[in-house]
This record gives sequence, C-alpha cells and structure tokens, in this order.
Amino acid sequence: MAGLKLTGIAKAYGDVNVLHDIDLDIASGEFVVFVGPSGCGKSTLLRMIAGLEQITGGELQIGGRVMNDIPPSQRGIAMVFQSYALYPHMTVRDNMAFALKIAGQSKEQITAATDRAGKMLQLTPYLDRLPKALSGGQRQRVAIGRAIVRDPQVYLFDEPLSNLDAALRVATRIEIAQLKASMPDRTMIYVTHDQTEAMTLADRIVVLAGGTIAQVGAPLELYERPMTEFVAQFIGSPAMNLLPGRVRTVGATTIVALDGGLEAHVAIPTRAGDEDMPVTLGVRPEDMRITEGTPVFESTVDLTEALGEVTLLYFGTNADTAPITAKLPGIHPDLKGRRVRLTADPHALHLFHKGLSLLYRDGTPPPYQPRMAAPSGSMGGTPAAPDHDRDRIDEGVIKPAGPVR
Ligand SMILES: Nc1ncnc2c1ncn2[C@@H]1O[C@H](COP(=O)(O)OP(=O)(O)OP(=O)(O)O)[C@@H](O)[C@H]1O
Repeated sequence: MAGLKLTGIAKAYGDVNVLHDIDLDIASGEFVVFVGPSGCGKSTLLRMIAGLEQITGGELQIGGRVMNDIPPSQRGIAMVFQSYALYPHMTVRDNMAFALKIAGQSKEQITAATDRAGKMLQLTPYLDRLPKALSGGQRQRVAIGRAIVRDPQVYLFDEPLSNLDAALRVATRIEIAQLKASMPDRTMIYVTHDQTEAMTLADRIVVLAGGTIAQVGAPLELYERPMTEFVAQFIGSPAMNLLPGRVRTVGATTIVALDGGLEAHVAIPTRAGDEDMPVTLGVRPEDMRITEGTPVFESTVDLTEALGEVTLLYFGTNADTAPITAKLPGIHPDLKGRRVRLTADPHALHLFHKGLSLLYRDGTPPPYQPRMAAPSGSMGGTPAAPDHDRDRIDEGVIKPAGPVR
C-alpha cells in the first residue's frame, strides 16, 4: 500500500520555473490522471515522481517515505513509457524478466511472475517472440508486463497509448482499466492528452496549467463544476462555448443579459450588489438544443459536421474569436445556412466572473452530486531517451517483488 504526498513541489531548469506550488495527496489504490496543455509540465511531474528528474523544491513522499533523493530503482515504482522501450534482442519473456534477473530472483520466481503477467495481458502465446514480431499494441502490453512482474506499489504511465492506432487505443485502454480493477491496492498515475482516457480511467483528474494545478477532481466533477474558464474549456470536446454578458437580475436563478440582446436564465445564485456585474456564460455544445423556449444563442449555421450519432454545428467561423459550436443528437443535413435558435437547460449553464466560476467564489461548493439528466508535439526540452530511463528504473537492486500472486 503506497499513497503519495507532494508538498510544494517545484521544478526549475536554471532560471526557468517549469512547475511550482504542487500540493497533491494521492491515496493508496487511487488512479490519478494528469492532463493539461502541451508544455504544462505533466511529464516532468511524473518523471520527478519516478526519480528521473531532480526535484528542485518541495517534498515528495511515497508510502510515507521522503523520496526526493532516492534513486528510481528504490522508489517502489514502475514506469510505462510512450515508446515501448523494449530490448529488441530479447524475447517477450526475457524483456519482462529483465528487472527480476537483476534483482537476483530465482528462475522459478521469474517464470511464475512472467507467466502471470503474460496471462493478465493476454501475451501467453507470444512469450517466446522477439518484439519485432509483435504489433504495436502487443509491444505496449509487454512494456506494461515489464512493470507488472515487479509488483510495484505505484505504476506510472507516460502517455502509454499515444503510439497506437485508434482501435488499439480503445482496446488497450480497456485492458488498463481491467488491470487496475484486478489490482485495487496499487496506485496508478497516468499522463495523457486524451480526454476519453482521462475521463474513463481516472478516479481523479489533475488539470495542470501554467506550471501548477488548476483543479483536481473526479472526472464528472471537473466536467460539471469547472472552477475556472480554463478548466471549463479544457475538459470536454468540443470546448465549452463562452458568451459574454452582464447580470441583469440577481436571485436563486440569475438572469444574464448577453451581448447581442438575448437573455439566459442560469440556475446559479447571485446576490444583491451583483447587478450589472460583467460575466461570461458557459454553455457546452452538447447542452444546446433547437427547441421552443428562451434561446441563449441565435445565429446562422456556417458549417455542419455529421458524425453519425451527432451533428456538430459551427457558427461564426470567420470571426476573430473561436467559433460557437453546438452538438445535436442525430443527423441534420438540412441545417447548413439556416438561422437557428438554441436553448439550454438553466441547470446546465455555467457562470464566470474574471475567469472564476461563481459557484466557487465563496469557497468550495457543497459536495458534488452528478447531474443525472443530460450530460504535440512537446514544447521542447530534450526528454531523456526511454531506453535510458527504463534502465535507470531497472538498474540497481530492485527489492525482490515478494511472493508473486
Ligand atoms: N531539460 C529541459 N530544460 C529546459 N526546459 C525543459 C526541459 N525539459 C522540459 N522543459 C520544459 O518544461 C516544460 C514542461 O515540459 P513537459 O514535457 O513536462 O510538458 P508536458 O505537459 O508533458 O508537455 P507535452 O504534453 O507536450 O508532452 C516545457 O515548457 C518544456 O519546454
């Protein structure tokens, strides 16, 4: 059992502060996903936890032990990289066995561990093959197998699926979810750019922005109660629409006068003194409908994209600002060029003032209840070669993994 505690963690390369003020408690057995725009420091944070990057400020504890200066091989972690980082001249079994051999485990222990990992990952028929005779998805499963055999307390995944094609990504994502379910007391930390991976795998998502934590929460909590405009637009695809306006009438339901003349009724309270306050109305594309009622948006459809189960409508594609998007269930071939009025449920709307959600202005709102109704390229730096990183984690005396169940 090992949770993690990050206190005031910071990272600087010379004068450049990449990460600062990272405070985060990760419970033993939790699955935590780091997301954020390219260059925000997700991989750097993960690599600091692994011990592959020096921590320049703050304290990292794993399993109650300060780990700042402990080498990677002694942190009780295993890491799965984006590129599979397999030894090309070794069979699948030998690749998975490598760290155990270095640790001096017996042949029987190693065979039991690799058999078990092979079974868990459906690699049994391939144990004697070389990596070159495997598909990308199978290679990534071997890389995961290399982690499993060591039976670490903490698994670290650095965008493990991003080299796979769409179908394999889905299949391997489901395997990772099943793997986690089979190891409920193992802690997993996972970096991804993929919204679906983050939403489906995470117990909690950590959104990083500008080198620090923007918000931490359960996936649906971040989706339904984003604290800032940034998180609101980052979680969900297409991104939440933001419409400027001013508070017209305060109360349990706030009436917002939108720029352009429309009015929105929002089930977020405002109070005396808020009248005329500049606000931004947030409305998710999937919450917009063409139905009778008070519209929050009215315009001519510039473009439609039929995706089968839904149709995306785009408005204002030639404007300087981001286009407004609506996502309607079903197929609507006839809407392009038509003027439409879009409504939204008052409970689905968001309200921000100076970038911060009004839900949070008096501190954290009451406990979250899911709303049941509706719902590249690296910026730079030269990441160390995965082979080298793999070796740094494998090297040295890895404590024998103990009885392999
Ligand atoms: N060795 C280095 N020297 C200087 N700056 C670095 C170094 N390594 C990384 N950086 C910078 O640190 C920042 C965070 O990089 P990191 O790779 O952690 O971001 P990321 O969120 O994982 O990005 P991506 O999503 O593109 O992989 C970037 O701005 C990057 O340029």
